[in-house]
Amino acid sequence: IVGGTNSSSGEWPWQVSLHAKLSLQSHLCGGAIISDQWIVTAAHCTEDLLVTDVWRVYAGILKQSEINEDTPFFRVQEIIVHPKYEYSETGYDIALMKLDKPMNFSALQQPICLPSEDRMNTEFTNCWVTGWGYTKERGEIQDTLQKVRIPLISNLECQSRYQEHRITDKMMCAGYREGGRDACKGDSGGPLSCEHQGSWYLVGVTSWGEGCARPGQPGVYTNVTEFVDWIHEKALKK
Ligand SMILES: Cc1c(O)cccc1C(=O)Nc1cccc2ccc(C(=N)N)cc12
Repeated sequence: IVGGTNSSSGEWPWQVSLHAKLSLQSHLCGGAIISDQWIVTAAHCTEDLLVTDVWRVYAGILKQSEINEDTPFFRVQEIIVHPKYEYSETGYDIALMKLDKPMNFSALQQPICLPSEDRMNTEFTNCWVTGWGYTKERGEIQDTLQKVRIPLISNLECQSRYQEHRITDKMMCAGYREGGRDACKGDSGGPLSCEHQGSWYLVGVTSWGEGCARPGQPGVYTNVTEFVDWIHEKALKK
């Protein structure tokens, strides 16, 4: 997260840190808890790592330094990548991870609501992006979970900022014209969370952008509203 501030414990209890343990272990991506056994993340986080047993899901943490060999984590039983995903910039950048066992909810770990299909994103005016990602383009993974408030922008404006891309209805954008505040590498897969009438909704999944926090280059997110049916079909109705 570029231009953000430290979160406090329990502020984003649906945020998880996805680690892959190969020879070394490290934070690779964010994710969001949507039920006691399912995480939503970005498809680009899982490519090259579709073998489930390298993944470790850490919930209820604020700092990466809380993680050591004694810190409890969830294993991943199943990864479902959207069948139309090819790469972030062409969309469908969404994946589901099924935990090996249901988690107990607490003040520090609990699900975020999925948006209802009829709500238009433009209604959301209190949206935040969170993650342990880079704070600048040539950055590094942060210790404390960062947060930054970012306004949603119309797909029309977003398309005008990305003339060499096709910004589809299954994507959504958020950013400041002057730049300076944005998601970045390492935040991928994490939530764009919007508060509406006292509840929080998973409106976007951090997907891509040209650099990070550059003027006139907004962040591009998977438009979760367009995938609520798919999520229910694959995860929640079983
Ligand atoms: C290619 C690259 C790096 O190597 C390092 C940092 C950023 C980038 C980059 O261009 N964009 C990105 C690469 C990977 C994930 C990203 C997630 C969000 C954003 C965003 N601006 N909302 C940009 C990303």
